Amino acid sequence: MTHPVGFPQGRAWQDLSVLRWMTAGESHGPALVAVLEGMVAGVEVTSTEIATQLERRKLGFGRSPRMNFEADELEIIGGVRHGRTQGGPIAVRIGNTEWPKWEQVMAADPVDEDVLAGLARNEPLTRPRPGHADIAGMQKYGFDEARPVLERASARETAARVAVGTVARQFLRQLLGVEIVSHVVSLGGVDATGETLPGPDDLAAIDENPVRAFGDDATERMMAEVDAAKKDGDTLGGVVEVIAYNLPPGIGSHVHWDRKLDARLAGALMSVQAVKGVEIGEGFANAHRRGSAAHDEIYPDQGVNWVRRASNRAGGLEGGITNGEPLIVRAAKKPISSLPRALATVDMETGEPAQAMHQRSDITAVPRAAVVAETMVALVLAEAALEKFGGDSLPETRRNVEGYLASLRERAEKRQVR
Ligand SMILES: Cc1cc2nc3c(=O)[nH]c(=O)nc-3n(C[C@H](O)[C@H](O)[C@H](O)COP(=O)(O)O)c2cc1C
Ligand SMILES: C=C(O[C@@H]1CC(C(=O)O)=C[C@@H](OP(=O)(O)O)[C@H]1O)C(=O)O
Repeated sequence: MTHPVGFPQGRAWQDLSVLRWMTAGESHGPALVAVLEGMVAGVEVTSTEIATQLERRKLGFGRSPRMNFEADELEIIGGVRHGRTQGGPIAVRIGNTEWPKWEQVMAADPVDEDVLAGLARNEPLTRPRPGHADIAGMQKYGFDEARPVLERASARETAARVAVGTVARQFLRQLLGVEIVSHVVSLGGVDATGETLPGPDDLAAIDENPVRAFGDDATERMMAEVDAAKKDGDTLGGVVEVIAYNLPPGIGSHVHWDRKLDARLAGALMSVQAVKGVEIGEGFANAHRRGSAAHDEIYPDQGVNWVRRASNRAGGLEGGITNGEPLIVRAAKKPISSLPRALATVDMETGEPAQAMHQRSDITAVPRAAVVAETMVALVLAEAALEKFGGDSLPETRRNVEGYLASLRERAEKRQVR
């Protein structure tokens, strides 16, 4: 469709982006790819850092057997030279070491029975799993089986997100000293008991904890729950929390719905496979409280913001803008929908009642999803920081940050003199 010149076309959310990113690739395909466009020049990032984050994404008790034998073969194919971003699109490829085993399956025509007869793993996938994208995708795209749907719906895709998210993370760290931490706060109905918020120095210990919980109190019980679910042929969901430290006040905006940082974080976290709820700060608990017990009272202080809070129930966001407190967001992940003890479904080939397909799956992917959630927070914050501070190179963006922080200081000092 053509429009006359100057025709006011609708602006999609992405049209506002100063930072754009996309992924492509299938779960059992040869590779995933991702492109990150709009990142400033001069951010230090190495393939070792990206590989480290990719390894973290595989952590956690209850993970799929696939995590043990499949390796992510990382290759940076554009945008980074001598360990620094160049200002151009950053492209990564994550090769799948299992590809040779899947090549025939992925190439086979699912309606060619002669071909299928020779392929152990490739009976047509016509028994959709309740909770996965299978049936909705088959209906929407006109497929007779779920293979093309599950290949793209699969959270294998999050490896590509984590790769480009590492660049966003490095940018935030090098620009503002931002550190992003995550932990599992609930798994299979077992809640973590710790009252203290984990800090950046706790991340290594969290990664070493089998379920990525902070503090050990609930770890054993969470693991026991995973074992019990495994024994029962069942799966588990849970809640993860992401905390971003050292954000200055003023990132995001109150002025329009698609500039609000809380809305953007919620959308980004919701895009993670199987995430069905997002909470900013104490969002749900606050709904049950009186205002006097829900908000964070403000006191004078000497810090960057010249104010401090007695509490952080808002999770560091007011009016869709960072307020200088740590940013705290939670994501609720439903249990894995590929159950060994398969649920009732309909065989889409015969129309008869059937049991949903199952070959293998994670029992729970909550610890892994926490690392993906960190990534989504990093990408959203990197974009919002770039919107606020602008610039084409890290030194230029840094100067803009310094100018802004100096203006905050000056305004506060004037008030003190008055
Ligand atoms: C890290 C991670 C691992 C996952 N592993 C599995 C899995 O092994 N089996 C499965 O059925 N779903 C798994 N999922 C969830 C599905 O990808 C997801 O439920 C599906 O794509 C449908 O999307 P929806 O749940 O967002 O509606 C995983 C999700 C994440 C974030
Ligand atoms: C491969 C990954 O996650 C996969 C995500 C996934 C799904 O349905 O989302 C299903 C499983 O794959 P498969 O069906 O081949 O056993 C997970 O292992 C990964 O995270 O790297």
